[in-house]
Amino acid sequence: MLSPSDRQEARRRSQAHDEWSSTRPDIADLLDGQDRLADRRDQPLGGAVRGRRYTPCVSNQPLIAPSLLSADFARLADEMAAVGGDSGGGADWLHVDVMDAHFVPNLTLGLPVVQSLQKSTDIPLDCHLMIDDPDRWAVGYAEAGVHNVTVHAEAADEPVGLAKNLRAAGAKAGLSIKPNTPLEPYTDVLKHYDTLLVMSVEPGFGGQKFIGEVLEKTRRARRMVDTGHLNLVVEIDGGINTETIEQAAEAGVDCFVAGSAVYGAEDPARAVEGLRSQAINAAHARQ
Ligand SMILES: O=C(CO)[C@H](O)[C@H](O)COP(=O)(O)O
Repeated sequence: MLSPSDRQEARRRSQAHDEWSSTRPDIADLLDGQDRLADRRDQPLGGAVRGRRYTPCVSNQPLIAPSLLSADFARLADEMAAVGGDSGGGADWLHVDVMDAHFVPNLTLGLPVVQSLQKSTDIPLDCHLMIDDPDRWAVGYAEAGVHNVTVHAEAADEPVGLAKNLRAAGAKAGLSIKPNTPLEPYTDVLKHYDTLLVMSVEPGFGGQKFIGEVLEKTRRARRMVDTGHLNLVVEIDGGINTETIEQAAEAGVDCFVAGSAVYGAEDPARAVEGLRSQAINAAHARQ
C-alpha cells in the first residue's frame, strides 16, 4: 500500500509524464546536437549509458536475457539476484515482460514495478512492452532507466518517432515482431532501432513451444546487419532452451531471452552459463 506522500509523488510523476507526452518533443529539441546522439550510439549495446549502470561491451558474445515472466513474482529481487554476477551467474540483460491484457491476453506488471526492479539490480533491464498504445507509454520506461525498451511493430502508430523519443530519454530502442509479422515492411523503420526482437512464440505466455519458422526472419535480419544495412542486436524470445538455442545462434541471433529454461532450472545461474556456452559454440560454427 502506497503512503499518501508516495501517492502524491506518483501523481506528480504521472502528470509530468503526461505533459511531456502531450508535447512529444522531437529529438532535436532534446539533444543539443547530433554529436551527443552520435556519442550515445557509440556506447556498447551490452551496457547501460549516460551515467547509468554500465557493464562491459559484450557485442561479440551472445547475450543471455533471463525472462522474469517465469520467476516467482513474490520474490523478484531474489530471482534477479539468482542470475546476477554475485551468484556466479551472468545474465547480460534481464528481460521484463509488460503485458496489458489488451495487446496480449495476459496481464503482468507495469511501470511502478519496473521502477522498483530498476532500483534493485545492476543488470540492465530489457523491457518488452506487449501493450497497446506504446507511443504513449514506452518513454516512461526509458525515463525510469530501463536499458532497452522494446515496443511491438503491430502496436506502434509512429515507430520512427517513438524510437527517437526512446533514445532521447537515454534508452536503446527495440522493435518486436510477432511470429506471423513479416520483416520486410519494417526494414526502413529498423534503421532507427537498436534491437530487433523476433518472437518465436505468440506473445502472452511463457513455456510455449518454439516456432522454428521464424528463424528465416532472423537469418535475413542477420544478413542486413552483416552487410551494414542495419545496425542492431538480433534478439529472439519464446521457447529458447537447450534444445533450441543452437539453431537460433546458427541463424544469427545475438541475444537470447529464456524464461522457463532459466527459472525452471534447479540452478538458474548455471542454466544461464550453459545456454551461453551452447550459443557461443553454435555461433562459432556459423562463422
Ligand atoms: O515474451 C514472452 C512471452 O510472451 C516471454 O519472454 C517468453 O515466452 C519467455 O518464456 P519461455 O522462455 O518460457 O518461452
